[in-house]
Amino acid sequence: MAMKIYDWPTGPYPARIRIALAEKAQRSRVQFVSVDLWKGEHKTPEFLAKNYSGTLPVLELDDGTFIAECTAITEYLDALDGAPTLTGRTPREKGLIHMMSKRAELELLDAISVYFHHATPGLGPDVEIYQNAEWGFRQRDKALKGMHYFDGILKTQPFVAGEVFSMADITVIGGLIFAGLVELPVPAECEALQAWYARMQERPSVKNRVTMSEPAE
Ligand SMILES: N[C@@H](CCC(=O)N[C@@H](CS(=O)(=O)O)C(=O)NCC(=O)O)C(=O)O
Repeated sequence: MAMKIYDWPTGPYPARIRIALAEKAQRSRVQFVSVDLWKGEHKTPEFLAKNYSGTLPVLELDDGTFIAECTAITEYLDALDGAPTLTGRTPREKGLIHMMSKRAELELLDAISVYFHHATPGLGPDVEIYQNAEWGFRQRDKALKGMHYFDGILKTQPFVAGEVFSMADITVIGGLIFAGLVELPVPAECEALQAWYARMQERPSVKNRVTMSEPAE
């Protein structure tokens, strides 16, 4: 039996796992189950029993174990074949990749998510039961600063955590996918970030992330 991924095809956080799965050539090992965020299906008691936090994606293992949180899911998938390629091979690599991925969440992806949920209609009034637009706009400004930070990093190295592609790149990609969805453009002066993102979008794992869960012909 395959593992299950509860997700939403166009979601930015789900994109992180779709990209990781493709990078690890594990697409055939999972069955995708769509959970409709726009209808609040991720907030039903049935789904909350899978993930207390009521967010997507969630990985369900063959033995019924649920793993939520993109970083945790990526670490699990990367370790499955005993040859980690996304989360670091040495203690130093693991530390740097985890730091830069977490920084991408704090300074970019999570900040844009807060802007989406608090300072835009988000998933709609039935799902967004509490909104604080001031906080949302403050997080949008934080995300723009984060874009400049990552632009500076990518002026000095080819990937977010150093010399090779890693989970940290995937997290920044998630942030820029979300930025696109909320029409928050990467500032024109962030040329290194824009050039890196153009390179990332050429990766098949990134290019095919939405269609990878469509039924095979
Ligand atoms: N920290 C979580 C965050 C996941 C998350 O926020 N997922 C979004 C899905 S998407 O916005 O990327 O499509 C969600 O479930 N949002 C629903 C909600 O916040 O109500 C993770 O890393 O997995």
